[in-house]
Amino acid sequence: MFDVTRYATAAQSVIEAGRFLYDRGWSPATSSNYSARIDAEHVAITVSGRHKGKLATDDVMVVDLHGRAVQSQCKSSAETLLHTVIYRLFPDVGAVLHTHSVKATVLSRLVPPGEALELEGYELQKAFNGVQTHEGRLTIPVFDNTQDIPALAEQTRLWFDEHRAQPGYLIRGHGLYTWGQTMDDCLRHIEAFEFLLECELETMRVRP
Ligand SMILES: CSC[C@@H](O)[C@@H](O)C(=O)COP(=O)(O)O
Ligand SMILES: [Zn+2]
Repeated sequence: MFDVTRYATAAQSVIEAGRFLYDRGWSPATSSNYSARIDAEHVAITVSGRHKGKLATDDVMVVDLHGRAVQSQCKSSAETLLHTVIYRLFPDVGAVLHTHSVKATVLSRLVPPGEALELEGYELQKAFNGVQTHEGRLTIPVFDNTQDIPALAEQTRLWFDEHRAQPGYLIRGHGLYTWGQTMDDCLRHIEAFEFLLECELETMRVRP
C-alpha cells in the first residue's frame, strides 16, 4: 500500500510538469508520459492517451515497479515499463519524463544506426546531476523505435546497467527519456537536452 499524501504530492508534480512541457511544445497531441516516485514500490504515472497539457488528478494513477496498476481500473501509459525499469535500476531516481519534441525526433533520425549521440565541450552539460565540467563526454544511445515495449525496456535496462552515469536516451523518430532525483532535476535535464539537441542540429546546419 502507498501513502495517500505522498501520492498526492507526486501526482501534483506530474500535472505541473505536463503544463510546462506542453506549453514548451515538447508534448504535442497527447504524446509523452511522466511519472514521479511515491515510495520504494510505487510510482504515480500518467494514464494512457490523456492530453498532457490539461492533466487533472484522474489523469494520474499508481503502478508498482513492475508496471501493474494499483487501486485503479485505468490503463497506465503504454510506455509504463520504460519508466519502471529506470526506477528499479536506480533507487535514487524520483522522476522520469518522456517527451516528443521536434528536435529530439529529428536528431534521433539523423544519428546513424548503431551509433550514439556524443555530446562534449558544452558548458550546459553541467546541468546534468553529477557532471562538474564541460570537458567530459555524454553518450546518449539511440534505440530503434518499436511497439514492443517490454523488449525495449529490456534493451534500456541492459544498456543503462552498464552506463549508469548517462542521463537519458533517444528513441529513433519518437522522442526522449530522462530522469532525475527530483521532478525539478528531471525538468532541468529535459531543458538541458533540448538546448544541446538544438546546438547539435544547428552545428549540422552550418557544418554539414
Ligand atoms: C500520441 S502518439 C504517442 C504515443 O504512441 C506514445 O509514444 C506516447 O508518448 C504516449 O503514450 P501514452 O500511452 O499516452 O503514455
Ligand atoms: Zn512516446
